[in-house]
Amino acid sequence: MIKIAPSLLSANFAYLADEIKKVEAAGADLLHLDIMDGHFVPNLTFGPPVIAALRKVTKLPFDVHLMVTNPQELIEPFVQAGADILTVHAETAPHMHRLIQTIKASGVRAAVSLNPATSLTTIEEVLSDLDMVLIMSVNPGFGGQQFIPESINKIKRLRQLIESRNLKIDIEVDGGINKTTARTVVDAGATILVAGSAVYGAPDVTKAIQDLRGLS
Ligand SMILES: O=C(CO)[C@@H](O)[C@H](O)COP(=O)(O)O
Ligand SMILES: [Co+2]
Repeated sequence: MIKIAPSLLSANFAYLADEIKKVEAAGADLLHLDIMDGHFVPNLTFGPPVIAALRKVTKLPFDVHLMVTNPQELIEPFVQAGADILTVHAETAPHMHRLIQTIKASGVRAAVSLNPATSLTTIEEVLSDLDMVLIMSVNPGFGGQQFIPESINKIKRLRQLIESRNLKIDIEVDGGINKTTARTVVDAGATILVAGSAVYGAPDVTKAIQDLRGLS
């Protein structure tokens, strides 16, 4: 079963608690939280105090996507704030093995994300330590961008690599996911779909989530 992770980046920030309850009631599986530092990506969002406050209003697992230059310094604060999955970017992690061990030792699931221009080879040596790989299908920093079609081939190659090693690792895809691109990435091997504008921009959020799952 494909999991859907609405991205709060496309929600109305004046009503965060309501916006989360809306997607929870509509059948979301995870809540995707985009953490941007204005340095690794040219945008700023929210930090651990906001996540800690939101933790109290929902039971949805928190899928925290760290788009920050120094992720190692933020692991503990985000774990304390209530993260369930912590994703760091390969481009920000010269000591990726140590970083993954730090995340897992803190009791949450560990994932690495790859920008569109970053090769799968950057994670080959640590693949068996990961719970999830996040393939960016846009350049990170903003919601509402167009899906980059070359991502499909990357997802296929990652799926083959995972199967060839007999691993159980989720492939999450993030950026430009809508009803149409959802089908192509699922066919390529994705198991978790992040969607911001396709969920929060839809008139009927329940239908939007079902559409992404391929149920309507
Ligand atoms: O990480 C990011 C953007 O950097 C994403 O999670 C976006 O929030 C996805 O938004 P849509 O492309 O689905 O509108
Ligand atoms: Co994201």
